[in-house]
Amino acid sequence: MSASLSATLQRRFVWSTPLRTRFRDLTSRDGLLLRGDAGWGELSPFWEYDDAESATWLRAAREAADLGFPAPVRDRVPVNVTVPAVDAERAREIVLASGGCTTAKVKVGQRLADGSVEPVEAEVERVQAVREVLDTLHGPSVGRIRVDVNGTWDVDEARRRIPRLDAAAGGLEYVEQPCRTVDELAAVRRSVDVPVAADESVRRAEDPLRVVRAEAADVVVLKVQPLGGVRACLDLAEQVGLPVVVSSALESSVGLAAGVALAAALPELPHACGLATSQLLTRDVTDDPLRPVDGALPVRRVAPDAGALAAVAAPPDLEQRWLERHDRLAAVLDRARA
Ligand SMILES: O=C(O)CCC(=O)c1ccccc1C(=O)O
Ligand SMILES: [Mg+2]
Repeated sequence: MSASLSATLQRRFVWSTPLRTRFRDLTSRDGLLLRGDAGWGELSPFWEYDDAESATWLRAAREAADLGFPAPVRDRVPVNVTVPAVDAERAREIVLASGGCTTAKVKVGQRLADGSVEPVEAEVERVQAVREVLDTLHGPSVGRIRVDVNGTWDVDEARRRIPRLDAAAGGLEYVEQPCRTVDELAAVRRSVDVPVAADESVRRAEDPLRVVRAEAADVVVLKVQPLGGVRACLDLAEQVGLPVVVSSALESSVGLAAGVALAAALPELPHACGLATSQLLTRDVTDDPLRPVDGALPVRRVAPDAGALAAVAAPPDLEQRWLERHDRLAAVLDRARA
């Protein structure tokens, strides 16, 4: 290990790694790991998020590093395989290599390079391919399929596409964030048979409970970093009173472990969680990443290891940007406390 790597390892480390396949608009992922008395935490808000929004992510990192996590009530967390907006052949490979996941989350609503939305036929093909592989692996109708639209469709588009995808899936478990706004989600929910899950309408909302009051969702997706930590999410889950799915923000295994801790501490966990995303990274920050076995992740903390870190160390300019961003976010939290 180099002298500077061993020095940074004491408190902060910046990592960066390409993604295996493009995910939404991302081709690589990077973040800062923080070490405290209780272990390692991860700070990895997307770069387009401003400091006010990203400061909440630092709260989550500090909880993991300084406080640790509440006691678990289960020792494994069933997870979905995440299928990006890829062609049918690639979708098959991803589900085959998923580590026994019986639930798949398929990305749809992909915006193409020219700004148009991927045609429904391509989405149907991807979903059908996933159904075929799940049936082959686990038996007919055992596997579950959910789709995630990331808010791309308008209400009419959602009404047209959801029944087609529902048929292709042999029944969808739910459709995640079909449209952007809470009112649109409520309108879609009133007019389709498939349950609706809210993601961006919770994690990027001024008021995450509005979606509940508007009866706009059947399921709520919770992400630890954007919602400010495991304890904040447990409180929110209690107030929401709907089934909760814990999902990742495409973190390294250090960040994923916080999601696993939340999923492990929830009193009820009726659906598989979206935490099997280490697969999407070319390399993780540990040689023992959180990967599903028999469709579930083990409940444990994760520390980075030196060998893996050497391979994902960010270039100096990116490292500097993260250290400065961290210090600005720390100042935001300090001001909020003052
Ligand atoms: O839930 C999953 O299966 C993976 C996580 C995921 O889809 C995701 C990852 C990063 C940013 C946004 C999202 C999303 O759920 O929209
Ligand atoms: Mg989502």
